[in-house]
Amino acid sequence: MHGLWTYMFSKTEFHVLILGIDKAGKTTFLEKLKTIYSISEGLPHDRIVPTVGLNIGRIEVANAKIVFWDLGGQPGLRSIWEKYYEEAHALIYLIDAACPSRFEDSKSALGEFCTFKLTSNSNYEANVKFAFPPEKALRHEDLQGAPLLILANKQDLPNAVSAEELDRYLDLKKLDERVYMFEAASGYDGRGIKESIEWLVGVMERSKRTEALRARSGYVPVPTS
Ligand SMILES: Nc1nc2c(ncn2[C@@H]2O[C@H](COP(=O)(O)OP(=O)(O)OP(=O)(O)O)[C@@H](O)[C@H]2O)c(=O)[nH]1
Ligand SMILES: [Mg+2]
Repeated sequence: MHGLWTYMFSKTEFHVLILGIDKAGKTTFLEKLKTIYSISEGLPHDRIVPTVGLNIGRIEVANAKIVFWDLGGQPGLRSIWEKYYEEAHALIYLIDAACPSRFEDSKSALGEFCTFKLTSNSNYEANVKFAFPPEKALRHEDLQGAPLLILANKQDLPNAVSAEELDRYLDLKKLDERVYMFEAASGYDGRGIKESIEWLVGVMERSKRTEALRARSGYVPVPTS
């Protein structure tokens, strides 16, 4: 009886990794999420500093609890990202849409999702990087099947490019096995955030990766009949 009660009324917990290069706006976005979805206000923009460790944010939406992990995007900190891949149900990748001079860096950091773990031999790693363009790189085993939400962030700035333009630039069309979406957003005025979270919850609930993570954690659904 207790098992049935827990199954019917407990909310599923999802872990969502927020990545992107430094200054993409990840922490500002996380604080805005808190303001929108929880009773406590997130930090104001002027109190947010570059991230060195890990920021955690928790929200509840409909039948889901989401724990967000926001990591630092400075080049020297990106090697930490991989430690969080295995446990993540989905990824949000933020790009500063108003800063085209850093699109290339954003694109290659997205591609590097794959390359860290393939080998510890640096020569071989260089070959692998060459052989796997970013769209293949995202298929790295630790992130297999993880839904990907790419945000064209900072849309409140007049020179920000649209989500469609960013989509064309990154050219991830070949990622047909992975569920992904581009969305225009702003961590300042909050546009695109509700649509993004709604989409994420839907895809995470249906994803095979969620099933696999549940099975690994020993979660056994209680039969209802
Ligand atoms: N106009 C505008 N500025 C933003 C937005 N989001 C963040 N910023 C600004 O961009 C700068 C970087 O924001 P952060 O949230 O610290 O960026 P981050 O991606 O967490 O950076 P790291 O922690 O270094 O990886 C700050 O000056 C923010 O105020 C946004 O949506 N619009
Ligand atoms: Mg940060």
